Amino acid sequence: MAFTSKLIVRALSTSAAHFNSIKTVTVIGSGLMGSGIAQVAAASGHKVIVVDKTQDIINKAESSIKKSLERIVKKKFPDDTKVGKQKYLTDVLENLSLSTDALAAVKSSDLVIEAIVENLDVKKELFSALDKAAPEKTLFASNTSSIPIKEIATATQRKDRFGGLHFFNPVPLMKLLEVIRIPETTDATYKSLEAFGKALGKTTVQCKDTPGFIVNRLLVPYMAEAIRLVERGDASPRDVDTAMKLGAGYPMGPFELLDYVGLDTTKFIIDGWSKKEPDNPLFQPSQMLNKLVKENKLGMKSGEGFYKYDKK
Ligand SMILES: C[C@H](O)CC(=O)SCCNC(=O)CCNC(=O)[C@H](O)C(C)(C)COP(=O)(O)OP(=O)(O)OC[C@H]1O[C@@H](n2cnc3c(N)ncnc32)[C@H](O)[C@@H]1OP(=O)(O)O
Ligand SMILES: NC(=O)c1ccc[n+]([C@@H]2O[C@H](COP(=O)([O-])OP(=O)(O)OC[C@H]3O[C@@H](n4cnc5c(N)ncnc54)[C@H](O)[C@@H]3O)[C@@H](O)[C@H]2O)c1
Repeated sequence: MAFTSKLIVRALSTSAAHFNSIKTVTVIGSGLMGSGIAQVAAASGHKVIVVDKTQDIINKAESSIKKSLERIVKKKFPDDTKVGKQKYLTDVLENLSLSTDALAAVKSSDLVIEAIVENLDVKKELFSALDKAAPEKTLFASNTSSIPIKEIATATQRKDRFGGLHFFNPVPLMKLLEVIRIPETTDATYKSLEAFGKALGKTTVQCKDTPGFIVNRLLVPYMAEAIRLVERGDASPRDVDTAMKLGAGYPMGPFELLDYVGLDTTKFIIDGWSKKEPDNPLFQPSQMLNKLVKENKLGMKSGEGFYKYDKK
């Protein structure tokens, strides 16, 4: 009897210790979000592999991570000599490696975070392959903005080790992380994902697997309503932005934010929701948004959206 309970206690504490010790992370997708997530995970001492489809894309991600780190060291070491800054940069970059081979990258990972295109079929195809390649212990998380986590998790045999980690753009600066659980997510998995978020320096909030979680459920209809206001000819994007910044104290106006988030990502979100709830007035597709995306005007990342940007 005593022997059995000792075994149980040992098993429980081993699993708790395991679930609280994420040290190696694979981030799949190295765009706006993936590169930011990889950066903050590496900066907080995790060994990170960031994966994308081609070497070219990965190289661009590396250079955007370096640029972001340069901005951070300026603030972190305002009076420091070059030595302190250099050490910080070297330490973070030593924790980061780049790959185009997702299946190899997940082999030694405690946690896989997916940050690829906002498309259910593409995400499921990826997770199905990763599920076969990753060790049993590996936790999976999606950074999806709008797709139900439970639908993505059906591609795997590890729903108990699956959750949502929804970061915000720009990841190095935004302090929030939404941690999402599905009914199958175990407490140990949830706690581990939450502990990982805190280790990254984020404030975590918990939300059920509902459309848009907390922030996007409020933010996306607000941005869509701003587009409708301009579509009706009631005001220009510039004036709406000025109004919301100076009249409501938002750091960016809705059109600046749309361009910052990416118009393709916003369109994927609205389309997905309007397909599920076609009668919901908050989720109506927008002609203006669809036209811009069709013209490949995706916002800051493509050089033009509602506004034009210098391509550096
Ligand atoms: C849709 C998705 O699912 C969910 C989402 O992500 S929704 C989007 C959520 N994000 C937002 O709402 C962002 C709203 N905007 C903001 O909070 C602010 O405009 C901002 C933090 C992005 C930028 O701040 P702002 O003061 O406007 O501009 P800026 O002067 O360029 O930057 C402030 C500082 O941050 C630094 N910074 C900006 N972006 C950075 C980055 N990516 N990496 C590192 N540092 C950065 C700048 O260097 C600057 O540093 P300094 O104070 O030493 O000069
Ligand atoms: N943009 C935002 O503000 C924001 C905020 C929070 C969450 N998200 C979510 O994060 C995810 C990524 O968004 P993003 O803005 O970083 O998009 P992005 O277009 O900037 O980057 C996506 C990256 O994924 C890569 N990719 C696509 N399919 C892949 C695959 N099968 N394997 C490996 N790489 C692949 C692409 O090459 C691209 O580099 C989406 O689910 C989005 O909804 C976006």
